[in-house]
Amino acid sequence: MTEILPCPIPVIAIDGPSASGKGTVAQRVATTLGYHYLDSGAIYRIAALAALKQGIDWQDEMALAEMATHLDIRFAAGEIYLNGDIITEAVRTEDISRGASEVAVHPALRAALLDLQKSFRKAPGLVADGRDMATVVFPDAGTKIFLTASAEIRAERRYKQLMEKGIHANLADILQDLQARDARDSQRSVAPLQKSENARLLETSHLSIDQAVNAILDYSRANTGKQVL
Ligand SMILES: Nc1ncnc2c1ncn2[C@@H]1O[C@H](COP(=O)(O)OP(=O)(O)O)[C@@H](O)[C@H]1O
Ligand SMILES: Nc1ccn([C@H]2C[C@H](O)[C@@H](COP(=O)(O)OP(=O)(O)O)O2)c(=O)n1
Repeated sequence: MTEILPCPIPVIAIDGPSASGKGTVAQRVATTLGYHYLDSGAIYRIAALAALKQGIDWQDEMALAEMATHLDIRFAAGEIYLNGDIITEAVRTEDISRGASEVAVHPALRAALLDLQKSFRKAPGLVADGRDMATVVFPDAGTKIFLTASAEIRAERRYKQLMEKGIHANLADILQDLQARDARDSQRSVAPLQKSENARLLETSHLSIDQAVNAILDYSRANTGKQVL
């Protein structure tokens, strides 16, 4: 008799470097499809902030991994809560961006955060963005996208984003920080930022947000029901 296996909950995995548009595009794709959304970068940002609050060094791998096993995190109505406090803005500072990238190099911390990330996979589906969504967290995702743009364009996008929020910024500093983070995220030994072999490359330097969203929706529709292993 042929065994009928349950159909896995679909996942659209979107990886890419900083300010490539992952969060913006992933949230729009999720809203269009009525899927859940995982901002995995926020989890590394929360870990960096929680460590700072608890006086744990960003280099102390074992203390970070221990801390991660009892993080009280909640995402609700667009806000992020840590131990009941709203930290949505606090995790977006440049300091915490660097901290997230620094704590993210530690294999024990990454392992401790794995189940939490996987728990976001709920019906009817999930759109997840980060650095290792397609390679490590959801390797069976049916749609895998590697979203990118040139470093100069990404720095300009981040600059505009900060200016819109009324945050003063310097374009040259942003470009430098972004390149340092790209290098650290790509060169670490575990789950480095890299295009999964079977991911679709989407270069957005000359695409609008709508064009990027539509390209992903089209590609995902063409992939429905398939698992890219
Ligand atoms: N294709 C695009 N064209 C122009 N601006 C974009 C595009 N994609 C994203 N943006 C803008 O770039 C900024 C950074 O995007 P964000 O989603 O925060 O990137 P990431 O999550 O990769 O860091 C946002 O202000 C967003 O509106
Ligand atoms: N899946 C992930 C997501 C983020 N990280 C790390 C590496 C990144 O520099 C930081 C912050 O990620 P985040 O996606 O929030 O950063 P950007 O919005 O792209 O600038 O966390 C990771 O190692 N793995």
